[in-house]
Formats: sequence, C-alpha cells, structure tokens
Amino acid sequence: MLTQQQLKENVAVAAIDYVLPYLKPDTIIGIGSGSTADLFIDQLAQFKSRFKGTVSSSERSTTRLQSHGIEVFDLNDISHVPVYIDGADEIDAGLHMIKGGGGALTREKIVASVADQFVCIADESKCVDYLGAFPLPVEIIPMAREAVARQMAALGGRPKLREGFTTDNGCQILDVAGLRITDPKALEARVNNIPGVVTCGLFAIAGAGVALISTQTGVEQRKPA
Ligand SMILES: O=C(CO)[C@H](O)[C@H](O)COP(=O)(O)O
Repeated sequence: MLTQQQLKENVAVAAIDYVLPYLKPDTIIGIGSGSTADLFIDQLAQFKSRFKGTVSSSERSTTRLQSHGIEVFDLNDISHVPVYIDGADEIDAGLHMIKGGGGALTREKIVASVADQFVCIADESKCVDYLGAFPLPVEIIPMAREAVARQMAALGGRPKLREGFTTDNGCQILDVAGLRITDPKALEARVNNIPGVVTCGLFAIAGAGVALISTQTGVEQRKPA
C-alpha cells in the first residue's frame, strides 16, 4: 500500500514525463504551490538546463526553485507560458478544483490564467464527486473581513478566519466550510464578485485541462468529463 507521500512523489515524476516535450531553451514553465508542487520542483531541477526558467505562484515555490538554481521570472516580463503545473485540495470529474489550502490561491489563479494549459497533479485522495467537503479558501482585503464573512454565511457557509496567516499579497483568508457547491462556476463568479474578495479558491470557470492522478496502481491521465 503506497502512502500519500509516495503517491505524491509518483505524480511528480509522471508530471516530468508530461512536461518534457515542452522543455525547450526559450520555454517558461508555470509553477504552482504546495507539497506536490514542491516535489515536482525537485524533479524539474534535474532538467533545468533544458528550459529558460519559470514563473512562480508563491514565495514558497520561488525560494525552492531558486534553491535549485532554476530562474524565476517576473510574470510582467513574460508573454507566453505553455504549461502550468499545480496541485489541488479537491478535484471533480469536470476537473474543477478547490485550491488554496496553502494560501497561494490568488497568485496560482493569475499564473494559471496566462498559461495555455493547466496540468493538475494530485493523489487520488483529492478526487471528489462534488466539491466542498474541503472548506473553500477566500482571500480577502482585511478591512472587508466581517462584511465578506456575512455574505459567505448568507450563501450557506461557515466562514472562519485563518488565524495568524497572511498571504503573499498581504491579505487574509477566510476558510468557508459547509457550502453546497452544485454549480462551481456560478459560485466562483458570485464569490469573486463580493467587494473585498481578492479571489476565491474555486478554479471552475477555468479548470484544469488535464489531471494526472496518482493511484495505488499508477498515475492516470484524466481529461474533463
Ligand atoms: O492550492 C494549493 C496551495 O494554495 C495547493 O495546490 C493545494 O493546497 C494542494 O497542496 P498539496 O500538494 O500540499 O496537497
């Protein structure tokens, strides 16, 4: 029986096989955040001479990339990112996701938005029939905390401030449990439209284009159902 850590390591290796065709001297790779993304970064380091560099979705990933001698570019200086690799907290059959367990959701969404393709790498424990068992992270401007919390409660959620945590953008996170997410795209648009919300951790309007899911019997490549 493989542990969750072994499953994460296996999908990080499989992700390298997936991105190898993209690794050209002028290529910039988009890098997500989290423990699975960390393992991917460690694998990618072996191939650093084959591509130009990366754009990163968090200070954590930037530090890890640079520790391997992989260049991290300012997104403002980059016009083409063929592929973005990142983990997820939950992923459904349509490859809609909840992300932001590590608090990097906004930068993840920004880097993903400029990439041609989002490749989600996850172990099978992240696969769900319906999103929402994992509390939805919502990044907020601090002065709007209570106002946003009331609106999230009105949507049926139970918002809780992530205590002692500040995002890379100097903002706070409300983790919202108990939401019944029947239409992830509609909920993403609705939450993102609340004044004071920077972004929410639903990645449904633009989900993943492909998912590499690590199972006990191997890594499966899945497309949106
Ligand atoms: O969205 C994220 C960070 O903001 C991560 O991708 C998500 O939390 C999954 O993390 P891990 O790979 O550690 O399970």
